[in-house]
Amino acid sequence: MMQDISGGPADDQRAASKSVLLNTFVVKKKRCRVYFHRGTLIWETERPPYTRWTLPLTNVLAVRYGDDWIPGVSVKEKQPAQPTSPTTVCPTNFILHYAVRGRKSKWRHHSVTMSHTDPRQVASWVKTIRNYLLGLTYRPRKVMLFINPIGGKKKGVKIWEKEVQPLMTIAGIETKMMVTEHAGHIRDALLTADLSDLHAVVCIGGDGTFAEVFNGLILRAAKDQQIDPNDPDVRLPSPALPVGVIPSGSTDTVAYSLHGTTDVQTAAIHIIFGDSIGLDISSVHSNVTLLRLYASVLSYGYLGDVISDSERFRWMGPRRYDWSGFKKIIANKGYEGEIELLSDPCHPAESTRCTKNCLRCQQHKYNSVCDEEISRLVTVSGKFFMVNGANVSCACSRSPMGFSPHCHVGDGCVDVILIRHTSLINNIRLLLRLSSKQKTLYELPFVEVYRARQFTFRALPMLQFENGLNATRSNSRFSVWNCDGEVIDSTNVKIRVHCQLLKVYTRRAQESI
Ligand SMILES: Nc1ncnc2c1ncn2[C@@H]1O[C@H](COP(=O)(O)OP(=O)(O)OP(=O)(O)O)[C@@H](O)[C@H]1O
Repeated sequence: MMQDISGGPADDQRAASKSVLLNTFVVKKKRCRVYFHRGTLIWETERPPYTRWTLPLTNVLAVRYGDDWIPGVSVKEKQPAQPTSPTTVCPTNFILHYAVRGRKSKWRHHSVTMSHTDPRQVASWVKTIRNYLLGLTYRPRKVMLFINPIGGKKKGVKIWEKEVQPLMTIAGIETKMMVTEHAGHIRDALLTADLSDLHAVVCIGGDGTFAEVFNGLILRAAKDQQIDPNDPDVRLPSPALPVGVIPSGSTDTVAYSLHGTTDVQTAAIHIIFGDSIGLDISSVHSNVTLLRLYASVLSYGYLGDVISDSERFRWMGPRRYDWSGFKKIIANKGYEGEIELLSDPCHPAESTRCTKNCLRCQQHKYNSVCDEEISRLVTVSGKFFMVNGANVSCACSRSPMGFSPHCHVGDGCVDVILIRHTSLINNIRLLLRLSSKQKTLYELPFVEVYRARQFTFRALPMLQFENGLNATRSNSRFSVWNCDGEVIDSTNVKIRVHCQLLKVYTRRAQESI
């Protein structure tokens, strides 16, 4: 039984969403009744043992004709890629490519072949399913893809060839690919590239590569709209194109915080699905200069020292962080500074966790209350082991809870985590806590946590004692900022959160990571 209304592509898509199909196909050598109704495909065995599968079409990556053909029967079918040149095909099966969410938030590609003796039936089903998928207009069909060949374990190009390209081909996504040749390549390319016929920008790399993409896109949008990004109080424009991130870096915090895993196939499937969310982006200004935009974390003190030291050991791969981390924890003497922040009424420790369909993020998207009205000004000063502004939880495989597991990706706030300078033992306690799967930093007595809409940091000269008596101030002991894994030398900065400035592809993790 089938309802089929012919017309233009839009009519076809409308008809596909209303279609009801019912037929009997052979699936894995068993006769199955197959239904398609309201965007869901169901197939069940006709005879015992009865088994039933339900597949929402939003989980389908593509439908293709299989390689079983019979001669003499011809079915005229419009191929979507070449609508003007109909080809004659007589296939007797079709392959449905779909994705299933498994353990630990990982999605996997599967396929099922459905066979029927009548090619006209096969063609009708393929046409209806294809039209339904074409109706999911938020799915990207043409993307610009950047690969960082030196990030993480230098496997970016291999990841593209072995894991990402095959899935993109199955899904029929056209890609303009570019392998980066130097730092800053992506950002510079996006400032001038023709983006008019693209649906998305995708990168294969770590947090630094992702940061280049959104820094480039946001600066490009500002340039196009003649907005001065150096103005610290400016409302930055949202880029038109969503971004997909496929992890191949050393920490991959953003991918982990968005998808709940750094699994490459999962990230590619999220892009094909096309579901997106609004991600907060924070700007870092020094006086009237925009230094950088960040999505993960901005960190002064210990992590600043680690990132500036570890660049010299990039040849070690991700292990460079262990080496520099060890050296810098031993050497740490703390850094003096003053933080002034606009504190949100919601305290991170009492907040809900940010998962799929997060209420707090949805509410803040349409929030028109100005920051000053609901926030209060708080000033904290002292000597710190680290000062952090976390834009996302900053979870990664080494730190499953991250700096702030309750941080929200789209609530217009950063979680400010201040870690006081205490003892080496406490610093080690903190690092152990960061690698815990259950415990958070919130409970540690030398950690203070705030949720802020903006904050400033001013480094204070360190007190130095001469002859054990006279105290003088010295500028020699300043740290640097670690901004999404890149060094910022200016110590005095102003950070502002731009609520849901960037659209990123993800369905999010369904439950707390
Ligand atoms: N071809 C290239 N040569 C040198 N540097 C590059 C090249 N392409 C990109 N970069 C720079 O490499 C830096 C590191 O990249 P990325 O952050 O992706 O990897 P990572 O540091 O190993 O991972 P993570 O940030 O997740 O820890 C980025 O700052 C980027 O600007």
